[in-house]
Amino acid sequence: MADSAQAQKLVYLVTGGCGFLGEHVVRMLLQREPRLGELRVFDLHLGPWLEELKTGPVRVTAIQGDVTQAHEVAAAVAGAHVVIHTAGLVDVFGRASPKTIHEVNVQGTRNVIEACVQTGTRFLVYTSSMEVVGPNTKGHPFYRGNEDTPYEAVHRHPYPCSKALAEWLVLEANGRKVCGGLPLVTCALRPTGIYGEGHQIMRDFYRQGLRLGGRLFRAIPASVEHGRVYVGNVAWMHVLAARELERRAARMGGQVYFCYDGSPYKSYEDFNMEFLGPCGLRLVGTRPLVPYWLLVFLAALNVLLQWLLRPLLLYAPLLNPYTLAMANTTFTVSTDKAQRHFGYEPLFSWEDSRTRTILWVQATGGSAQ
Ligand SMILES: NC(=O)C1=CN([C@@H]2O[C@H](COP(=O)(O)OP(=O)(O)OC[C@H]3O[C@@H](n4cnc5c(N)ncnc54)[C@H](O)[C@@H]3O)[C@@H](O)[C@H]2O)C=CC1
Ligand SMILES: C[C@H](CCCC(C)(C)O)[C@H]1CC[C@H]2[C@@H]3[C@H](O)CC4=CC(=O)CC[C@]4(C)[C@H]3CC[C@]12C
Repeated sequence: MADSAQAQKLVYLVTGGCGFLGEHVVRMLLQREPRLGELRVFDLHLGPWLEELKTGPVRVTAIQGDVTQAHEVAAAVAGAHVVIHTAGLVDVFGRASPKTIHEVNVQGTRNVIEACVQTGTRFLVYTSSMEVVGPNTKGHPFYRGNEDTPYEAVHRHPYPCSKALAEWLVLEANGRKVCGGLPLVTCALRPTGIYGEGHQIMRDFYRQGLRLGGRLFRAIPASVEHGRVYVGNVAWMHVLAARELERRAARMGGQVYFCYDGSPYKSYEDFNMEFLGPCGLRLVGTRPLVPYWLLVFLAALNVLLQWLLRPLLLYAPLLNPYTLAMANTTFTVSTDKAQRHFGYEPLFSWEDSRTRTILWVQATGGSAQ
């Protein structure tokens, strides 16, 4: 990526490129990265939609692979200029074991870093998560915080623990000499709860509402605020960060950035109703309909049931002590660090993000897609 090569075409690798966020990153790169020459999409499960991308002007290479397998990662990374590492096991419901979460999120990230070092790839953008900060186990609110806001980040759950460790590995790797002697430049992006086209949990809530006769029942006080971010803007921030990492290496290298946009701060349930309301659902109750102690009891009961039923079936409901604590703790971000460091501005307004999400819920919410 030297000056002389203004017109040089670049090879990008997106790990987890067939996931919810990954697909948006892949499509965004194809639309908005003029220097893209080849796009490698690496995922455990390749999506059939990749086929339609192969007919365009950019070479799209689909690679079925596992980030926990170092040799598969090294083969995919070899010759890439930039890696966007979004692959991860997102599980806060107890579907996967803590060991598997650690292997994918931590060892997988270690493999990506080592592959960059071995093969001479210099630019790495990592999809971290707000969860590396909080909410913490004590339920302390994080109110309009930024990357420098002091907060007691204490985790016990395997998912945030794994994301925090992986993020640390990525940031620590900044400056390491890669094959050829030049330094690796890394940064980590921390999305808050992502929403938009492809968001499975949103669809689950929609289907649950349909089953309940068009109603959802408020469980969390409206005063508990969450900061959410539209998937298109998260993808755009990845593309921009990847593009600017070389030019602004001294500023961006080793840095973390929250992913933010103009989405309003609301409770998790009220925010979902921004989309589910126009799709015909109603949130019943201005206050939680069940007392908090009962939710705590049900969450604990779900843990017990999950454990008892494990030999027979996978019981992994949305409600458990961790998700309850998440939903019930204010976590909002207010920052302009990405704007200052690499000129990020959201690509999609709140109105656009909302409309796109509503159209998606309407189109696919009731179907098996
Ligand atoms: N969904 C959210 O609200 C947030 C997600 N994130 C992070 O964003 C990233 C993407 O998350 P989502 O798109 O929501 O999840 P997702 O589950 O839709 O996508 C993850 C992708 O990684 C792939 N993957 C999983 N294990 C793999 C392995 N061993 N080898 C290769 N590929 C593997 C999956 O097949 C999937 O396509 C993750 O790193 C997650 O931690 C961060 C903040 C919020
Ligand atoms: C599923 C939770 C809401 C259920 C509430 C109940 C049980 C009362 O109906 C979700 C509340 C907050 C969500 C998490 C949050 O948005 C941050 C996240 C960041 C990530 O990196 C991954 C996803 C998630 C953990 C997200 C998961 C669902 C919630 C726990």
